[in-house]
Amino acid sequence: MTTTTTTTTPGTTPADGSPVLEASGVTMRFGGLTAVQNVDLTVGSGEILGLIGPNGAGKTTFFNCLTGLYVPTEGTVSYKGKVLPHRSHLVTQAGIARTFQNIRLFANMTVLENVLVGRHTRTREGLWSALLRGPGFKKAERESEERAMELLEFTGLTAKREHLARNLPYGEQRKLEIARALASEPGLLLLDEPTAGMTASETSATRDLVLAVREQGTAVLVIEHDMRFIFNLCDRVAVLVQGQKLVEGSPEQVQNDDRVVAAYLGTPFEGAPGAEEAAEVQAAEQAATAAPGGSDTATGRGRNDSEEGGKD
Ligand SMILES: Nc1ncnc2c1ncn2[C@@H]1O[C@H](COP(=O)(O)OP(=O)(O)OP(=O)(O)O)[C@@H](O)[C@H]1O
Repeated sequence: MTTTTTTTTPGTTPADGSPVLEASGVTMRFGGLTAVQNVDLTVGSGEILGLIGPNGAGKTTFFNCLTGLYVPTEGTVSYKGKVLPHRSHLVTQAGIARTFQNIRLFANMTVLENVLVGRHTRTREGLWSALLRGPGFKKAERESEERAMELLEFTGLTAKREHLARNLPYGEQRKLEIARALASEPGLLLLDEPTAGMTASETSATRDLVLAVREQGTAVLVIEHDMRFIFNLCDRVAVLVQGQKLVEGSPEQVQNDDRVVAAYLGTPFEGAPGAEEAAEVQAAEQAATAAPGGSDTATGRGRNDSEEGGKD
């Protein structure tokens, strides 16, 4: 593993377990579709929380509500006790950084430049100072570069500092995304599928990197489909199914919960989101089958089939 530790701290939160992020009653509707429904979620300082769920469960939509990309239809999101505005740059400024499901680097900029871009929310120098390149600007520029170099060392990318981002191997591009997110000095890092498409050794290096990020004082909320990665990394895991939080607990509790297994296999279970509607449909189908001339759902034949059969 290439991760090395530095003397500086990305986050400023003491790891005392106090809430860093508090999402309360978050709901997101797109027209008639409720993608996220009444979700409460808390991430404590020093914590790594996993967010899992089948495809289309609402995980990324929920992330977008947390980071100000979407304005939730209902609910609030607070960071360290303050309700966040619905503007992504203000959310970053407040202390939440994220990576995306699809890598979003500046492909034609160098590795170092990409990290420097991530520093802009922490640089106070204004436009005139930058244009005139006054002493304040030069000092800020020097500090930013020092910090960026520390982050490259932290993520094992120092030797690649002058390489163009697009020329990095896939695993290193993912690392660079994390370095860039850390450049804004977040207290909470949101990772959306950080190991998607990675080899086993890249996944293992990512796990070490996330643990090192936590070690340095930044809490982490991570979406991932790789269950082994999630259960080996996280302190707690929350499961979203059809936009609702189904279960939350330790990796052991979640792994042993029959409802989670059923949700992944698509098996309906008592109390599952949508289970009531599914049960109503099933009852109606059974009633129709039992009625004289009713449809035969087992064979997939409906009323029209039997009527046609009657004509023969
Ligand atoms: N901008 C949008 N407009 C309309 N519907 C959307 C929008 N974004 C997401 N959805 C819908 O919301 C639901 C949840 O999608 P979302 O991408 O959040 O799920 P997910 O759990 O992240 O899925 P995956 O694991 O496949 O990435 C899906 O039915 C999706 O089609």
